Amino acid sequence: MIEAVGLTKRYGAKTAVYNLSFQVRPGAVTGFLGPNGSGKSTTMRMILGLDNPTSGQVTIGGYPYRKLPNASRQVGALLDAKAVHGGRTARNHLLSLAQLSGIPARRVDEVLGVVGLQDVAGKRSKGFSLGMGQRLGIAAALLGDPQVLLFDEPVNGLDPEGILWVRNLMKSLAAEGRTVFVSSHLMSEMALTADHLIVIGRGQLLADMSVTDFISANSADFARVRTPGSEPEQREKLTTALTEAGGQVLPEQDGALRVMGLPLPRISDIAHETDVRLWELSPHQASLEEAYMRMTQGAVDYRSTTDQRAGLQQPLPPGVQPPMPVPGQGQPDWYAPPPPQQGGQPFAMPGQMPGQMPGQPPASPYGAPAAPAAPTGQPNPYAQPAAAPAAQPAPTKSEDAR
Ligand SMILES: Nc1ncnc2c1ncn2[C@@H]1O[C@H](COP(=O)(O)OP(=O)(O)OP(=O)(O)O)[C@@H](O)[C@H]1O
Repeated sequence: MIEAVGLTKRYGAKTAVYNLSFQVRPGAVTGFLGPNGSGKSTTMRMILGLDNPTSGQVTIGGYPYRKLPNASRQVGALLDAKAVHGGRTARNHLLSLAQLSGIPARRVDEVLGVVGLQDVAGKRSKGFSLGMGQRLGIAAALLGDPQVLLFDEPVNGLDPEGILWVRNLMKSLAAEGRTVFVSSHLMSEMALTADHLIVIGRGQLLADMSVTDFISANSADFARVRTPGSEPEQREKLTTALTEAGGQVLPEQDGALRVMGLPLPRISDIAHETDVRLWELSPHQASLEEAYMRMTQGAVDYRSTTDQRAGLQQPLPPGVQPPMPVPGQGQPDWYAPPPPQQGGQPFAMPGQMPGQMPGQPPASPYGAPAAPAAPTGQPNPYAQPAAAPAAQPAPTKSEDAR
């Protein structure tokens, strides 16, 4: 098990990770999510002893990485697939890692087979594609047959077959009882791979829960309702009736209606009472991507100032929320779904708000997570940034600690 307690990392005036506490348990794939620059790689480097926490600690099986007996046989990691001596062949790269860790040479051919690189084992890795490099990095992580595995963006650059292979590999490693901690920006992939999620934003914990709970806690169930396209007055009549009954009705891009706050049988009854024919009445739940976008929208550091679709859209009437993409229909949008109910807490966790640590005040639902109360001796990094001293040089992402 990996356990972080009050983990904080500052680079000069920049706080990359703040007061992070979580556990990554064996027997499950735990996804590690967060927007760009939220502190995922920094956290992973601290887990692997490549960076020292400013305060707090992180342990693997109860030990800080650097104090683990025979660490490379217990923990495997893919942090940066490019951290390879390009002049070496794939086999020699793995052989040198194996020798450093006292791993028998036959294990090298085993892992080359596992990752499907046996046919190019004698080729220099500098000629490898991005996907081949990822596979070589995964082979290195598996070399010591470790119980704890960390993967930073393992499917980066892989083709669909490679992505499927990584998904099945992660699941089978977890099914063997190993601890598998994997970061990714591919939500659809994470939804299929991970059992549990740890979500951070601006270095702070936003969520620590199962994928299923995360989606239901951060998404509003809704119904899609479609009336005959040739009868817009029917659509208007139904919109009015549903709104009067307490529903929230939003137009969808394809002419259907998105109805929140009313159960399907009630919508059907209202349509019947108002004499409106329905061509569609279907239940929907937001995808992991939608749930994630909603949760992290206040914690995104980097966002384009240009809406690529500006000018292509009709301006919406005042007070009307933009329509949501429906899973499987059209391109997903960058914006998050509207709150399920006016004044509601759209992504509230049971008894706790995102970014709200136990005992701390709740965060605004759509703002950045509230800065946590500063513990004694640990100033709140988001309150008043001090004058910036010179930043330390960036540590290279590498597997040197292996
Ligand atoms: N050595 C460093 N010196 C100064 N700032 C750093 C250093 N390493 C990371 N940071 C900053 O810390 C923050 C967290 O970075 P980190 O790479 O951990 O984020 P991330 O979640 O892995 O991002 P991404 O998803 O883009 O890979 C960023 O603002 C980054 O610029």
